[in-house]
Amino acid sequence: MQTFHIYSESTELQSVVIGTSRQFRADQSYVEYINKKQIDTKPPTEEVLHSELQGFRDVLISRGIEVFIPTAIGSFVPDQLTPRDIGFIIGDKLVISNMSCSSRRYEVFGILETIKLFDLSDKKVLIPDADVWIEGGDVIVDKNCIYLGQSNRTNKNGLDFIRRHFSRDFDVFPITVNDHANESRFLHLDCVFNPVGSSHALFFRDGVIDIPDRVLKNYEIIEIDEYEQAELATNILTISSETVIVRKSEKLNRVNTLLKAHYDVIEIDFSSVVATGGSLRCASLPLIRK
Ligand SMILES: NC(=[NH2+])NCCC[C@H](N)C(=O)O
Repeated sequence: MQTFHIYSESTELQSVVIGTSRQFRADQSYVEYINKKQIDTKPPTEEVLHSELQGFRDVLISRGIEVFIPTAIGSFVPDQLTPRDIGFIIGDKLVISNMSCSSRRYEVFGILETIKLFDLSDKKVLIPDADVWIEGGDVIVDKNCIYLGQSNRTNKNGLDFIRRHFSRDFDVFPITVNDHANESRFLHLDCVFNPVGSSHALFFRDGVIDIPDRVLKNYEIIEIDEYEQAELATNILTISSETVIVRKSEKLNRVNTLLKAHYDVIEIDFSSVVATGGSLRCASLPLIRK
């Protein structure tokens, strides 16, 4: 039986859940508008989402990574594209998220069959109390640290929870996401900051209120601008210390070219998923990294 294992954002990815487009907005009456991108953009079709997610899956499989797809739960869950948020692994523990948006609250049912394939003994699954909000997009585990976004989706109780359970093994750093206009423009920490490969991090400085010294010490920063942030430029997926998967888009040419100077960069089409507010990191929930 396999054990969850996540201590890094960049060591070799071995097992991952990715999003599914099945039943995407199948019943309009359940659609909830929960982020700015989604409000401003015409919703993509299930077909084009499916083809992008297939492309993502094919790349992962071609690299020898085990890929799980959530089961479609029912039309009352309108969007299962971004499993990153519904739970997350720290060390050998799975934390099941309390989702702040009601339309996402039952999304985790789609991965229960996958979870049951793993060793859950000795309290490896943590279920926070109802007033504890943490979504996986706000959780970054890397280089003995946990960076925890404080956002509309992850609250102070979430920070206390992470400190209580994990500060013995990790240094925990809160990073406040700058949502001054309260318009859910920067949904999660990973929409403004994300480590890339072994030694860099993509970072939109105006997206946070404060930045821990440890971030500046641990990473060579690649700054991104407001326009690139809106294209979710930070939201890439590192699959090994040398290899990253990014979105192919003219709008991201500058960033992708910078990344190519340091890493093996795999570019895939993902613009439709981005139109719903998430990109490659959001669309993936790593279960095991070497
Ligand atoms: N980790 C992330 N940044 N996730 C993005 C989630 C997008 C999703 N549609 C939502 O608004 O909840």
